[in-house]
Order: sequence, then C-alpha cells, then structure tokens
Amino acid sequence: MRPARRIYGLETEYGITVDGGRPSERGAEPVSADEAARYLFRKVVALGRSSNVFLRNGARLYLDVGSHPEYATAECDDVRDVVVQDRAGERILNELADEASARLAEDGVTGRIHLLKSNVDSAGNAFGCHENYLIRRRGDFARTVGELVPFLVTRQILTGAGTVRTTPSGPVYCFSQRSEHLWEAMSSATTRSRPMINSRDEPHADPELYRRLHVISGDSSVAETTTLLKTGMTGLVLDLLESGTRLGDLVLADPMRAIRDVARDLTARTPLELADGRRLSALEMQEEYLARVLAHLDGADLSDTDRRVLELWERGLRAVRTGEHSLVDTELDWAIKKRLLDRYRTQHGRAFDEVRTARLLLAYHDISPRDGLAATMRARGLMATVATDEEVARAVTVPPQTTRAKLRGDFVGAAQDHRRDHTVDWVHLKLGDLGQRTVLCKDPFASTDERVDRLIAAASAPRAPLGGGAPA
Ligand SMILES: Nc1ncnc2c1ncn2[C@@H]1O[C@H](COP(=O)(O)OP(=O)(O)OP(=O)(O)O)[C@@H](O)[C@H]1O
Ligand SMILES: [Mg+2]
Repeated sequence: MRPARRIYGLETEYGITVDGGRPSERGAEPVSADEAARYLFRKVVALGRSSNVFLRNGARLYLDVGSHPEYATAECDDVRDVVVQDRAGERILNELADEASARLAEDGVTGRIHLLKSNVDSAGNAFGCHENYLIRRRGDFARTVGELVPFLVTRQILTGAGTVRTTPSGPVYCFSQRSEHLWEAMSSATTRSRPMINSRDEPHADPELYRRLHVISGDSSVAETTTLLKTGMTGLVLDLLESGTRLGDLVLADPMRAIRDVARDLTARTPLELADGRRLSALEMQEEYLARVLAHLDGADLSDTDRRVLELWERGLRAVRTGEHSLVDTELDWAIKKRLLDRYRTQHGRAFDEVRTARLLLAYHDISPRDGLAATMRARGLMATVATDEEVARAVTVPPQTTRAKLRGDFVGAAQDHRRDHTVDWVHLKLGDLGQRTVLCKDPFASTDERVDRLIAAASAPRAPLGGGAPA
C-alpha cells in the first residue's frame, strides 16, 4: 500500500555559547547563555514585538524560558521538505547570530555567539529535537504509542548523533548522548515510556479527526540525510500501525533500560528482553521493522524520497551488521562523527584526547558556516546532502507550498510587507485591526482557502485614513 499523506514538523532547540566573550569594559564577567540569547533575539523582538513569532516561511521562532532558542518548522507533507525547512531554520539563526555578535562587539564584548544543534550543553543541561507526526484520531493512541516506543528505542543505531562517553576504563564511542540523559532523568520515573513521547493532546488540527504525535526522544541531526531517515522511517512505521498492522510482538520489557543499553553498544547485538520473554537485539528489531514496512509497501508506487529512505535504512543496518561503517559515514551522524574522531586519532597517534575531542564534537554541531564543520564537510563531499543551497535559501522566506503553511506564510508575508498588526499561531490567523475576524485553519493539509485570500487582500489593501472621511 502507498504511504499515506502525513503532516510532519521538526522543532529544534539550540545550545548557545559565547566563545571567550569577556567584556573589556564591564569587568571580567563572561557573557551568560541567557544574555547571549537576549542579544540573539533583539532584532526579532524589535520586528515582531515578541520573542515568539511566526515567520513568512510559516515557521515559529521563539525563546522560551531558559536560554535555548527554538525553531519549529512549518507543516510539511514530505520529509524532504522537512529537511529543507529545518536547514532554512539554521540559516535564519545564523544570520541572527552574526548580527548579535556584531552588537556584542559594539557593546565592548569580544567573542562570537555560537549556536549548537546538539542535545546537551556544557553545563550538562539536556535539550531537545522534537518530531511531530500527524496521526488519525480513529486509532487506539495508547496502542500506537506502546508499539512505536521499541522502534524509537532501537532506531538510534541509525539516527543517533553519536558521542564519546567517559567511563572508568576510558572513553567509549556510543550512538547517542541524549539517550544517556533520558535514562538518567527518567530511570526512576514510573511511566516508563513517558520520556519518548509527549502525550499532551494538542493536535493543532481538527481534534475530531487528528492527533499530533510528539516524539521527544530523538537526537538533533546535523546531516540532512540523517534528518531524512529519522523522519522518513518513523512515518513509514506509523503507516504500518495506522493500517492496522500489530507490532505488539516487539514490545520491550523495559524500554528505559533498553534506550541506554542500545546507545552504548556499537555492535547493536546485545539481546534486549521483550515483554513476551523473547530476546532480540536492536539490530534484529530494526531488521524486523524494515522487513514489515517493505512487505506492507510491496508493489506500491513509491516516491523518490520513500525509496531513498528505504535504501538508507537497509544500508545503515548492513553497516552496523558488518561493521563496515564506511557504507554510511557520509550520511549518518554517528558514523560521520566517528570517522572524524578516528581520523584525528590516527593523525595524532593517540586515543580520544578529552579537550580536543570535546572541541571537535562541538564544532560538529556548530551551525555556523564559518566556525562549524558541517559546511566544509558538505562542500568536500564528506557529509551528504538532500537539499541544494538554493532550495534552503528560498525556504528562508517561502513556506512549504502544499500544506496549511502556505496560508500562514503568505498571510504573515503580506502583513509584514504592509506593516499590519497580526496575530498568528498554528491554526489561527488574525489581522490586528478592529472588526476583523479570526480565521481558523483546522485542516493542516489545506493549502488554499478563500477566507485567507480575503484576509491577505485586506492586509494588502490601502488603509482608509483615520476618521474614514475623504479630505476636503
Ligand atoms: N497537525 C499537525 N500535525 C503534526 N505536526 C504539526 C501539526 N500542526 C503543526 N505541526 C508541527 O508541530 C510543531 C509545533 O511546534 P511548537 O514548538 O509550537 O510545539 P508545541 O508542542 O505546540 O509547543 P511547545 O514546543 O511550545 O511546547 C511544528 O513543527 C509544526 O509544523
Ligand atoms: Mg516547541
């Protein structure tokens, strides 16, 4: 059966630091992350009078409590679009960081602002990358979640961002850093699947028809191909579950324990205990999910994106099974990063030196084309791409064209161009002036709407002079 059309969105929180940022005139106090975040958002607040704004590409950019700027992509109905929109977010934040660094310099602070697309900051605080998937209301949500959790636990052998863990016997490379933090944070919690899926019921759509599945356990992805695989494979497993296929035979006895065990085992062969008493490794489980997805799709007319996801899924598993990591070491974050560290080790003839390793790991996640590694690696073919630079540049101002994001983006664009007050969230559009009604857009799949056309026309129309009377 052909994959169902689905809405996807990615929320990415960024770590923020200022290198060396010692103010020359204000004593020796370094610039805190909070302060750096305020500098970062100065222009956003000046333009939108808020640190929580919707942009003309349909995305949401905001600074929550704490100091992690967040970019939530607009709704996409294709995972390739998710990649493009997510990368556009990096570009937007990079521009803000450059401007904020210039403001810091004006205020006598040396040092640049760095934004890190990672999951743990230098103080050890964990932050997230949340995946959003639209699912139909008619299914049994608890069952869907229960049967998805073991897939989420084991997919990190492909989609983990990779990290070095310090152990008493020395540094060890593992698939995911976030998993370790999730485990530490939640090992005492009673609801064992809680940290993987946020169960808050906030569909941002017609609640009679839809739910929004909010996956919060994944690593942020730097490589576009990892983002593509992460969202694509999860969408395909959701297809399976929504078509009525049961995956209950793969439910884990203790998912929280397993999330850490899987992260730590680069062979992916450690047996995990299933609820029914059987034992399967993460590798075997992922092979099973892939086999069931392929059986489900048998004979279907697949898109290029689906084919690319399936091919990378299969090749990633082969790389783990055979230990031939070079099969995916330009596409999957953990393998790209491992190759980087291995090369460093060979060049310098020593094991992971803590300081150098930490610096290399930071640079991997630094989204700046100047200070981070990704831009150079992409240019040299060491990190594969999905989107072209032109597509990413365009997505900074152009929303996805096939979902509700187009309505929102076009409206925000018109309101900004004509300097009209407006209020927007995922489902509401309102022109701030008196007498205008709020337009409710409950269908995230709808990219045309006459009510929104009228709203855009009203936003673009010349305003009557105050008092409404014609000049005498
Ligand atoms: N109906 C939908 N189904 C799936 N995803 C959606 C839907 N509507 C919006 N999204 C996506 O969900 C994400 C929502 O991001 P947002 O940061 O606002 O999350 P939230 O969970 O609502 O709020 P917060 O992060 O403040 O707790 C966006 O990426 C958006 O594109
Ligand atoms: Mg959010």
